[in-house]
Amino acid sequence: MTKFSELPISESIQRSLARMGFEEATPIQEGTVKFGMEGKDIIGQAQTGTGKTTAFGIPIIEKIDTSNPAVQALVIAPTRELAIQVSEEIYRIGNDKRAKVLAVYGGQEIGRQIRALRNNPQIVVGTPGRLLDHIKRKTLKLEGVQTLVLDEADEMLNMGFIEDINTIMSSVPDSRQTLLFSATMPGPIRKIAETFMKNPEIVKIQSKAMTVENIDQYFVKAQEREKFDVLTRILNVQQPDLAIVFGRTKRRVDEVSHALTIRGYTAEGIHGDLTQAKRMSVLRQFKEGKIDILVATDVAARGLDISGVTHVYNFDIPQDPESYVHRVGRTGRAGKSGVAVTFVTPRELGYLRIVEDTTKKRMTPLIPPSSDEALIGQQRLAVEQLSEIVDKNGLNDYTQLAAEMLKKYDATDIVAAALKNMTREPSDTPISLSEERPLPSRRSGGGGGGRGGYKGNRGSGGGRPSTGGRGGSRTGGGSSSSSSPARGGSRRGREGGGSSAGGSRGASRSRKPE
Ligand SMILES: Nc1ncnc2c1ncn2[C@@H]1O[C@H](COP(=O)(O)OP(=O)(O)OP(=O)(O)O)[C@@H](O)[C@H]1O
Ligand SMILES: [Mg+2]
Repeated sequence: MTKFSELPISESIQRSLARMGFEEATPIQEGTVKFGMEGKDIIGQAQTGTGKTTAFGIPIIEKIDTSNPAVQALVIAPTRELAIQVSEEIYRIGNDKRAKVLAVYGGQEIGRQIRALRNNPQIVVGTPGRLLDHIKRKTLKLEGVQTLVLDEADEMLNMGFIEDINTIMSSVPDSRQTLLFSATMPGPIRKIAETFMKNPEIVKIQSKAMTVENIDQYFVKAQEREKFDVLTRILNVQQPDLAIVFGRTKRRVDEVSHALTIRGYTAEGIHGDLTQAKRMSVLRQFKEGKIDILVATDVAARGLDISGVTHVYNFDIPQDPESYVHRVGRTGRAGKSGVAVTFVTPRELGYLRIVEDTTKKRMTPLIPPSSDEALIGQQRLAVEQLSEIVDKNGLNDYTQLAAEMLKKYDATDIVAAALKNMTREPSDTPISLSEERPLPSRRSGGGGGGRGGYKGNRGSGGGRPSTGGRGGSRTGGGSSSSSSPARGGSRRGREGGGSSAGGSRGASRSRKPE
C-alpha cells in the first residue's frame, strides 16, 4: 500500500484526506490518481467499497481553479442518493481548497437548485434527468467542463440512461477528460464507452472474484411462498446490526417492509415511487440505526456507502449478475466483513449459476433454520443483552428490588423470566405477500429472446441443468461477462411494480432507478 504522501498530491488535499482518516491509498486510487492528474481518460474498475469515489475525487479537486467561476467538473451518477453522497465526499476532499460543489437531482425543488447554480459551483454532481433539465433551461452551462465522470459507468451506459448521457456529453467540450468508474464493466458496455474516450487507460484491479473476499456469500433454496418465513428465521439467527433486503419490484418492497414491521422488526422500504423527502428520511434513519432493516429495490444497489451494514439479503434473486455484485457490495466495505444471502426458488436456479459464473465465486448453500433455531438465536441475543447490562453496572436503583424478589423466588427462575421478557419470540403472525412472477426459466440455456435479463450468450453452450447438484463443471473462465447489447431488457420490471414489461424504449426508460 502506498501512502498518500508518496503520490503527487498537493498539500491541501493531503490535509483533507488525513482529516477523512485516509492514510494509505487503496489500489484503485494508487492506480488512477496519477493518470487522472495527467489528464488521461480512464476506465477504472475495482471491487465495491474500495474507494473509487476518492480515486476520481482527487484529480477533480487537484485540477479545479478556484478563481474560475465556471463549472469545471461534472459527475453523473445513476441515483439521487448516490449523487448526494458523491458530492459530499468530493466536498470533503476539496474542503481545504475551498472548491464549491453542488448536487442536483430529481425530486428536489428546481428553483432552489437554480439559485444554487447561480452561486457558481465549480463541481456539479447530478442525476441524468435533472442535469438535462438544467441544461435545457440554460441554468447549467458546461462549456468550461474539463473533467467528466460517470460513476457506475456501466449502469449509466446501459439502455435506460444512454440517450440522456449522450445528450449531456454533447454539451460538454470535446477536449474534456472522461473518467469512468464501476465495480462491473461488461464487455459490450466497455465497447460503447471506448467510442467516446480518447485512448483510455484501463485500470482494472485484479482479484480472484468480482465480489469482495470478505463477504460470506450464501444461497438458500426456498419456494416463493416460504421465502418470508425463511427470511425472518434467518434474521433471528444471524442477528444483523443493519441489513438491506433487496426485492425485485416496488410492490414487493412495500409488502416485505410492511410484513417485517408486523412481525416486530424495525424496517422501512425505499424505492423510486416514494417522495424524495421520504427517501432521504428513510436513508437517514437507517444510517442512524433507527431502522434495522432497509428493504429496497435496485435503487439502493449501487454506490451507497453506509457503514455498519452487516448483512445483505437478496429476497428476490437479481436479474443480472452485475446487479448481484453491487447489491452484495453494500456490505463488506473498506475492509470490513459482511454476509450476503440470496434466496432462490427452484425455477431460478439457473440464474444462481450465471451469477456464480460471472462473479467467479461460489455461494455456500444455507439450510433454512427451523423455528427452534430461530428461537435459540433470539434467546442468545437476550443473554448477550442481559450480560451487557450486568457488566455495565449502574444497577443501584434496582438492587433493592432484586433482593426482595430473591427472598420470594428462586434465582434461576428470576433470570429465566428476565430472559423470557427480553427475548423476541419469533412471531408467526400470518403474512401474505403477492407472488412475484418468477424470472423466465433458464432451463435450456439457449434462446434468450424473451423478456427479462440474461439475453446474452453467456454459458449457453454449457447447457447447464436447471436443477440438480451443484457439482457440475463450470463453463470455463473466459470473459467475466458477455451479455448482448440488448441489455435494456434486463432493466425491465426492475422497478416495474410487478406488471409485465412494456417493450418500448420509453417504458424501460421510465424504470431506471433515478
Ligand atoms: N484510502 C482510503 N483509506 C480508508 N478508507 C477509504 C479510503 N478510500 C475510501 N475509503 C472509504 O471506503 C469506503 C468505500 O469507498 P467508496 O464508496 O468510494 O467505494 P466504491 O469503490 O466507490 O464502491 P462502490 O463500487 O460500491 O461504489 C468509504 O467509506 C470511504 O470513505
Ligand atoms: Mg462508488
